[in-house]
Amino acid sequence: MGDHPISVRNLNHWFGRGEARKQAIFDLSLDIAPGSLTVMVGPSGSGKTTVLTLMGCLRQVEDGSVRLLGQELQGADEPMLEALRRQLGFIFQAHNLHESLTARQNVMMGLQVHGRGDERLRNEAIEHMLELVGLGHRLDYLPGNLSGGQKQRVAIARALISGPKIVFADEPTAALDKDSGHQVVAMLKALGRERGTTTVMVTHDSRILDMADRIITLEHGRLVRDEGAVATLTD
Ligand SMILES: Nc1ncnc2c1ncn2[C@@H]1O[C@H](COP(=O)(O)OP(=O)(O)OP(=O)(O)O)[C@@H](O)[C@H]1O
Repeated sequence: MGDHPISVRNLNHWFGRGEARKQAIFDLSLDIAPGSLTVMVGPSGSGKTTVLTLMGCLRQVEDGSVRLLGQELQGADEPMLEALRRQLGFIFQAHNLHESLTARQNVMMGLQVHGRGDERLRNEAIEHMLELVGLGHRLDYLPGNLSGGQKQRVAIARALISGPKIVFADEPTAALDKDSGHQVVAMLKALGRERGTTTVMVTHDSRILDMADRIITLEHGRLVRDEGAVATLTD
């Protein structure tokens, strides 16, 4: 059971100081199976984004344990967190594409951050990734000439181009219609299966739940439901 890409134990998190200090996450423990698509749901303010950012090294783990790819995040120093972040992909609701760069160039940004590879291989990899997300015919389009679903698929290609072991997605389908939302999640799932990537996704979008391997429900910072978990907690 030691090979879970994400293992959380007794995680607590607070925001604010003094009088304003408020607990947002209460004693959360869970293991995420490799290659799975886990969806986190729950009312607004229930702590979904907080958990995602804690697991994704975007927020400091202060109390409890988060082991990500075998590394403990609590007490980890910045170089260690940075090395871990390089193995992760992030997809957010606002796709954050550069409007002045083409689809191809935007995906390249996902590689340049990690600064690897020779140029020809890099271009081939980018084209292949854009083909995989169904945009092989839009390589040189600017975001302004792409639909919402197509832009989000460019963002997915950018998040996946570096071959991340884990993808964290926060409301990736919020701006999309039902079909595009379905397509985007199906694509994430298929790519996960193809590459063994583990995906954790926060969503309000009930239309995509049927594609999840596991659905975790948070309420008031607590895990209240866990459907489809394949692994049981150890220790
Ligand atoms: N930076 C912050 N400073 C203070 N409180 C925060 C901060 N971020 C989140 N919170 C609080 O923590 C709790 C959980 O917020 P979080 O954003 O994780 O919920 P969520 O389930 O993702 O909500 P939503 O679905 O609306 O995005 C809320 O009470 C929120 O007000």
